[in-house]
Amino acid sequence: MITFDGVTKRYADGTVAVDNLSLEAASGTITVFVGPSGCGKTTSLRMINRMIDATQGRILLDGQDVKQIEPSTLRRGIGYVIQQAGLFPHRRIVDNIATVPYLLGWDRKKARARAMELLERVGLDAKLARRYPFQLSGGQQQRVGVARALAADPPVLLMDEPFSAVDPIVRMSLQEELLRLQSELHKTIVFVTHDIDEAVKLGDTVAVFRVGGHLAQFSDPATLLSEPADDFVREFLGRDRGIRRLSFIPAAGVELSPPPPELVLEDGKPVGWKSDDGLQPYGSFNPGTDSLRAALDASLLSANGIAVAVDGDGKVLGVLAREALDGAISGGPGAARG
Ligand SMILES: Nc1ncnc2c1ncn2[C@@H]1O[C@H](COP(=O)(O)OP(=O)(O)OP(=O)(O)O)[C@@H](O)[C@H]1O
Repeated sequence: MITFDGVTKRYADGTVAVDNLSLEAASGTITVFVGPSGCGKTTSLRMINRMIDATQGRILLDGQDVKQIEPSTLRRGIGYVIQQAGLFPHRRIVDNIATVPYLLGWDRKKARARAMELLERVGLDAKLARRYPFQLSGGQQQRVGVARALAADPPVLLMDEPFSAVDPIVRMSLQEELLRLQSELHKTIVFVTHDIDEAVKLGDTVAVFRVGGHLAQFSDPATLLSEPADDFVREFLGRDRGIRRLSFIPAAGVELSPPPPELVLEDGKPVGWKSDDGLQPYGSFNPGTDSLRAALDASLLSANGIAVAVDGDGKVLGVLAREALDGAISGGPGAARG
């Protein structure tokens, strides 16, 4: 657990970058710091590994004040990933990943074996190991940056806008990859971004900062979207937060009706809605795994507005009438369990 206890950072020129920050980043979870440019996210992150020292207050790592820990010892237990990966240009990928193990005095063979294992873990081909950073795409370099931060298996990972220099498609796959890695590794991750969509996608908990280094809200993404603390947070979240909130409510438990005869099936799988003009399109969702947002999307894609529920094999389970969907969304009759 990382605890900020009344932490303030005042730079030499008098700028207050972080103002009396108190929060707890729980172990084994992703805590996201999000907010507009200049609101103190990076300063807060760097105070954890003492690249910057706090002016006032304390930061505790599992109960121990980081100021009591020698910076090099502290950083050995903290992986650090930055924008554009920050790889060493003249070192091969395998040696970039093995940087910290080399520093820790591991023998070269063991360090390289660890690097190769991590290369695979972050979804990269082993043959990239011999290349230099300039021979990799931006997304690949970013994965190497994550592998390098994980090399000595630190319990804590600090990530400062790690995915902001890549295009939106690559960014999405890096986000998925991080969530997959985290489900295996359970690190304590603090992740800085200015992108609220990235924050609600990745964060178990989200800290929204406002300029001046003030914490505007600290909550889980669903609460953030449904109950923004004030106008600043509401505006920062953007317009479609009502729909985005539905992503966090499982569709499990919505009230399904039996499939009507107009739904044409083949081998138990839906193919379309019968009509005088031939088959009409349908939208489907899986109540076992999908959210209410997927159910709403399925309803909007169906010619008649009725979403079709299917199981993992694509076989029909029933249909979700508009009234039942409305009820689930508003939390009324037929509300999904969440
Ligand atoms: N070394 C410094 N000396 C003086 N002021 C600084 C210094 N570093 C940062 N600041 C100021 O502190 C404030 C917070 O900066 P910080 O980099 O922590 O913000 P940020 O939220 O990470 O911003 P961005 O999203 O643009 O990276 C800003 O006003 C910035 O100009």
